[in-house]
Amino acid sequence: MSGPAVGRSDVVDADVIVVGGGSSGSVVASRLSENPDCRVVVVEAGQGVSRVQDYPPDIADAHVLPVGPGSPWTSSYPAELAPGVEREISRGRVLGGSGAVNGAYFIRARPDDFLHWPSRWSYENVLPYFTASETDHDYASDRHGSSGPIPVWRTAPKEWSGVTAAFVDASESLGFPADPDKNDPSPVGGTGPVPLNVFRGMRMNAAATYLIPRLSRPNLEVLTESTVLKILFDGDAACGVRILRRGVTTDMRASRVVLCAGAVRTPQLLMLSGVGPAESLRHCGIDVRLDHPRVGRGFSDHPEIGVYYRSSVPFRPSSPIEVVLHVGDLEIRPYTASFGYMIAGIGPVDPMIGIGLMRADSRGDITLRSADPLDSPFVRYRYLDSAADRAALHAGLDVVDALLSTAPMTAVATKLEVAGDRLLGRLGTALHLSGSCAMGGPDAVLDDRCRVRGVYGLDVVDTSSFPVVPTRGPHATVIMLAERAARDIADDLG
Ligand SMILES: Cc1cc2nc3c(=O)[nH]c(=O)nc-3n(C[C@H](O)[C@H](O)[C@H](O)COP(=O)(O)OP(=O)(O)OC[C@H]3O[C@@H](n4cnc5c(N)ncnc54)[C@H](O)[C@@H]3O)c2cc1C
Repeated sequence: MSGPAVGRSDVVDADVIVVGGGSSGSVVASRLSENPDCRVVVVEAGQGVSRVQDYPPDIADAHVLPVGPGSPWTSSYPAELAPGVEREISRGRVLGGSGAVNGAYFIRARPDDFLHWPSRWSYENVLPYFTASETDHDYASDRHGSSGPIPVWRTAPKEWSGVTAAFVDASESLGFPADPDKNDPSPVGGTGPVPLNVFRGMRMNAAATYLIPRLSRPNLEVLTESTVLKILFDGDAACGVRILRRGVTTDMRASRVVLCAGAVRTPQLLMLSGVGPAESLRHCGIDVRLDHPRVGRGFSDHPEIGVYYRSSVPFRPSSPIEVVLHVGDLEIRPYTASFGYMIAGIGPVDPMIGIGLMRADSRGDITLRSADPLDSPFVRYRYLDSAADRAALHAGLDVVDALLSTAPMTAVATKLEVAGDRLLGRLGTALHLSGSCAMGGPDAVLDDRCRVRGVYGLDVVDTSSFPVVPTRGPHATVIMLAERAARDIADDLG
């Protein structure tokens, strides 16, 4: 990829500026620019392409995760998962965002997830936006999409990797039910194939499906390799953004600014622009425009514990996850290959079964380390603080031990013991960070239409906006959110 590849002209002003051309930004820009009278500019920090076929192989190939050290398609942030457990966490920094580098698991949130959302986001109300986003090639019903931009497939049993087939047999032998349609709203649980946004081995990210095919619209502009430094205000209304492009700082004007920079950068941008917890902004020398104590505070994610094993079954290119088992609040993930096989540059690593806690008590914070917009904020998760979370993950370890002790699994895998604490030594994160500028609740940052309370013309439409992380991976749900929020913004614009 070369860049700035996608912009047709130099910097222009707009009706709407969309900050970030990732999963949600691609949907918002595509939907808003359906109105030819609405000039939409997307500002994306990463590189881009103007034709889907120009994505380089590591972005296109759904069998690899292009997030290794030195990846040109990601940003990484310093994070503390738990006291003493420090990690760098990655997010996509490319047209398509994190959805361009992710595991391509595309499961909707469950109906009871929406009990934590404002009432206008009930499951019945959001179902039409889920279906509008997808074309499901396995299921046809009024609950599955048949003409949406994102193709959804499940890996057929005859194509399963060796570990997937053994895992399915193992879970059946332990009495877990089959769960063939993970997007069925009835509360089943059990083992079943994962809906994947993959077409012929290609990861179909939101830029590839929603945005790039619309680039010929004269009212749609995409500026790549252009970083938004702050939001500009006229009184209490957002009126544009300051961007850094080709080494030059420029101000762009618009009557509406929609933040889709992801759950780490969106709260950072608000704070850099003076909207956030007053005391911590002053600590960084930032003038306070609006004291919003919840900006960056109280996010949620899915802690993940890895159980490693040795296997003589050879890896072959496959989606990172083909099936999962849901047991209560746990998601058991038999990854089809070791991360060392899927991620370039991290060296040999044993394969693992992941245990995701999909409804955790832990809540984290994102805080500025300085007023420099190019400096990464700090992400503190507070995983394992809660006794209930620790107990749930221990129960998950027992489930995986039982699975690994079955005949189908012992035939392909030998469990490796980890010295020290059973949880801390294996702790990771699913990278599903959500709710860092949430809607819902009286002190929420956003109203129930994703508008930042206390100012005008400023929206947050990305996983930051979720009241809490859903009990499934967030990708399908953030596409749904963007579908609906784009309609709300279009209605506001009149
Ligand atoms: C490695 C990995 C694997 C994952 N696997 C899965 C999975 O299999 N299934 C699942 O459901 N979820 C998965 N997720 C999570 C899911 O992909 C994300 O939650 C989702 O894509 C987030 O969408 P978003 O629109 O909120 O942000 P993003 O898609 O991250 O988009 C944000 C965009 O904003 C741009 N940006 C940021 N700051 C600026 C700025 N200042 N100026 C201009 N542009 C900016 C970024 O470059 C990026 O393109 C994974 C995430 C990662 C990182």
